[in-house]
Amino acid sequence: MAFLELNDIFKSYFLGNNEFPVLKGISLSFEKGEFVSILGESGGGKSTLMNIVGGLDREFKGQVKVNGELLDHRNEKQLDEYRRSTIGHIYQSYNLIPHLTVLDNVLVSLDMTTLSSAEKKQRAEELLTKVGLTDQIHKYPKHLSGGQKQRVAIARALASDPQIIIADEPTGALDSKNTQEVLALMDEIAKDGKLVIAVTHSSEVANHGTRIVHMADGKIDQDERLKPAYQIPDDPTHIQTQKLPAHASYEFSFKHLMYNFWRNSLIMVGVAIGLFAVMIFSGLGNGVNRYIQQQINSVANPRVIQVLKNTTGRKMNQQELMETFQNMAGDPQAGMIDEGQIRRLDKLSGVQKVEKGYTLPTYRLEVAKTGKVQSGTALSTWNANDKADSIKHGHEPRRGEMVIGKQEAAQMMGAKRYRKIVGKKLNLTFNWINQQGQPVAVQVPVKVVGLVDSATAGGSAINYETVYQALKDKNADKRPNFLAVKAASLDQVQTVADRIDALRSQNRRVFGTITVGSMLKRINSYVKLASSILAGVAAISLLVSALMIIVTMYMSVSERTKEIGILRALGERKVDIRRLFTSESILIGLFAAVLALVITLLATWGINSAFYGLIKFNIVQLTFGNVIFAFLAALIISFLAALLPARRAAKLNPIEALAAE
Ligand SMILES: Nc1ncnc2c1ncn2[C@@H]1O[C@H](COP(=O)(O)OP(=O)(O)OP(=O)(O)O)[C@@H](O)[C@H]1O
Repeated sequence: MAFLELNDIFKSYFLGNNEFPVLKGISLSFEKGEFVSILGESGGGKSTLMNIVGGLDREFKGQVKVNGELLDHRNEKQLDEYRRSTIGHIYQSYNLIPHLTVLDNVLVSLDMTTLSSAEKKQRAEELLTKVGLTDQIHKYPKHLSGGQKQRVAIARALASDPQIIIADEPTGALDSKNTQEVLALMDEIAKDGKLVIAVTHSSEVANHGTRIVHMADGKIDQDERLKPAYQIPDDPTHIQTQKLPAHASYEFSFKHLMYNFWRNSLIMVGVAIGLFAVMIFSGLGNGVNRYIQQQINSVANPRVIQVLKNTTGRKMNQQELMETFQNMAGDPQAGMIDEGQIRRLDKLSGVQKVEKGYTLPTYRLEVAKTGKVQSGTALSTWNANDKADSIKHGHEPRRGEMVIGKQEAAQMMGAKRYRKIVGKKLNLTFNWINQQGQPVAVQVPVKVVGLVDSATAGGSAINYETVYQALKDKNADKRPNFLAVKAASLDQVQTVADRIDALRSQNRRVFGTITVGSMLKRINSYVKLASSILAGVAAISLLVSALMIIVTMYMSVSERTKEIGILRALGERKVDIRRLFTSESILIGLFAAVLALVITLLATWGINSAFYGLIKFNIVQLTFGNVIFAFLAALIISFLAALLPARRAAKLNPIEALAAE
């Protein structure tokens, strides 16, 4: 039984429906220790036959047997494993992988063995020493001479210790000195007990071997033995091969990424800009939300619910309730709240305290002595909803006192002298109604005891008892027109507000409520909308990044077609090739995300420091969730973008890929 047997091999190429027979019944057997040269006219089918022997061609008729076992050429997995463990290739044009060093070129083949990484490195170095390249192992192929390149290729072909070495015109591109050296190496391979099959036109190569097979017209017309096959050594140690582990693909991709660093870094910057936009907009959205929350909480107490009379009897939203204030000017009575209803409200569970208040729909303030007059709308009495710390200069208004909003003060005193209003006496005038429903004008002298500096509210407020006393003196209607209800705890605010909203009298709702929470919710929904629009813009730039990756990967597949062929010939599976491209793309995505994070952190720092002086708040607030989201988006986008190009790479026919220029 011969080591390698070819039985009745027929092979035709088809162009349309036209059949071009190339191999017309080839039967040959080979033994280990032979150095066989295949000769024949150009176009005679030598390379075609070698592709069949090398496990690259699956479309032929006939049998290939190795060690007596039939090779199932329909079975892709078996062929992958056969190329990995049994075949080593040496090509006329060397076919080294340009972005790998000499050492790494040899290690590519060793990656598919079960050796430990130290053993792999040791074996690669030994082989490179054997072919005389000890000093060149860290060079890239482009820095080597033709003869040196071919010696690297020989070391690579031998790396996984295959039993058959196929050499297609191995000395075709070499001068006579290098030819001699390569032939000597091939001789040694055969002496080591391997089967060496060399396709050649050179009689120098042919005469060097142990046997010459001549092909003509798709058949063997001569089979001449020059000398007996070399003796097989007694201790044929054999290296175990295995599928390429995933981490080897990642390392390989990383090396390619680094080799093309500048080109790849441009893509990374492109993707990073998209991711940066996503992160910074999310951070800005968070910051603006929290800033508004902080601003509102600094002037209003979140535990207090503002209660107004429900003038419609049906459920009213916040907007409608606010409008009732404006209507009060025309009809002050409509908003007044009866004592009986206040008692009902007081008894509700979760209500800690009910405070009565007045809001004066329209009013006039006259600065005593100067006679300067200022009109305004909706001046409320100081209540539990107001926070003492919103008063910047002064204190809460007690009997006969009021505090003034900064803007209002500026209108009365001038922009520069607004602080001077503190301590001034003012005359407050407003219209109310008496017990009979007749209009009465009410006048109250008040002293300004503080300034309210607030970005969100007008801020002016007057002491409750002062208004109450003035109404009493005028025999006016003393019913309050709003209530400040304090909930027992922050958690209960919304439930209590709902209970107040639900109170009915003759099947009509009695009250309407305004809570800071619901105000915040409304503002936040606007902020969310704005940040969603910005995030949408960012998403478009991510889409552009994805397209960039797709285009680059497709270009990369075209550029690396030959490399794909080389890797397939070495025994890599389709899935390994696919992983090569997806992992490179994922690495690009990952690096882009890291770069984007760095830019975002710098920008966050820059923006926050620039605005802190102005608003005393970090307006960009990046969360861990935002960062995780950006990283996941980067990984998913880069993976998806690589899928199609990677699929195309994996589907390439290895023979055609090897023939690519
Ligand atoms: N993929 C293909 N499709 C169609 N015809 C092909 C294909 N590959 C090879 N052929 C044809 O098959 C014949 C044999 O080609 P092959 O490359 O095996 O010859 P060869 O003996 O190795 O030639 P050379 O010595 O010039 O390298 C040639 O006529 C070639 O044109």
